[in-house]
Amino acid sequence: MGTAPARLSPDRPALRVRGVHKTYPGAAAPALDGVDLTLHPGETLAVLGPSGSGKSTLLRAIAGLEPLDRGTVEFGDPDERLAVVFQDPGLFPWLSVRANIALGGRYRRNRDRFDEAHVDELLGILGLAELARTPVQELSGGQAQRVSVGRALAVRPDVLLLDEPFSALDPATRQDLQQWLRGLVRELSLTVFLVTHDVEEALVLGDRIGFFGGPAGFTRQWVPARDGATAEQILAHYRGTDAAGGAWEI
Ligand SMILES: Nc1ncnc2c1ncn2[C@@H]1O[C@H](COP(=O)(O)OP(=O)(O)OP(=O)(O)O)[C@@H](O)[C@H]1O
Repeated sequence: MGTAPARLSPDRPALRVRGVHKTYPGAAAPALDGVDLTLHPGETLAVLGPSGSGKSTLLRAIAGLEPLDRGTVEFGDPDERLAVVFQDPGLFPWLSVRANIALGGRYRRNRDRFDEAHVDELLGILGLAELARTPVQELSGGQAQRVSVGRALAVRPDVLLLDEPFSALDPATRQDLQQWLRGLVRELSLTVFLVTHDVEEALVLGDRIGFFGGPAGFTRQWVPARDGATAEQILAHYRGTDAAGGAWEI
């Protein structure tokens, strides 16, 4: 379909993070202390890990929202576009669904990728066509989060960064949106970095699952399609009872 960018070379990583260090002003210890990561075009990396281990800091570092002390974040293509979705949809309540999605394309450097027909196409993909004129303050949490994803997609991103996008939703809505996102990511060939606290969500969405153990980075990786992975194995890693831990190149 027309919205799929799929412009990234499959031979080059979509994203490469090397030796990233970040200490917040006044903090006694670094939040990130030499983190490495490679993300390939079209894959979804689901990032799990304990609260406070630095997952959101890493996501913001990748998004360019966090100044780094050292290290590099490189993209596979100079034109590569990023879009970010946070837990809070952060919509303009008085604007309609359509206007909120259209904002994503209008006020960025990526005007060249934006057009009105694309917004209409997205409304269809997102299952929001019937709500296009509804002010977003009248939406449910799940509908609002779909609009937030739509606003991100309006810039035709190559890489989508998702920070606990569904954690504020009820379990049934969350499960529906996970399935919906899974289809969407495949349809649009998106490369995805997903931070989540939900092990099932990581298993549903992740081509790879990385466990972010703390400032030094990842301590374990699972590739469910290749090796299989269960919630129990992952929980064992949370509990520190998994023998396979250690510094893990991912
Ligand atoms: N803006 C900030 N200023 C100072 N310290 C911060 C800031 N944001 C995060 N931190 C600290 O950096 C560390 C990593 O936080 P971060 O939010 O990245 O972790 P996280 O793994 O995403 O946590 P959670 O799963 O609870 O969202 C924590 O010790 C946190 O207190």
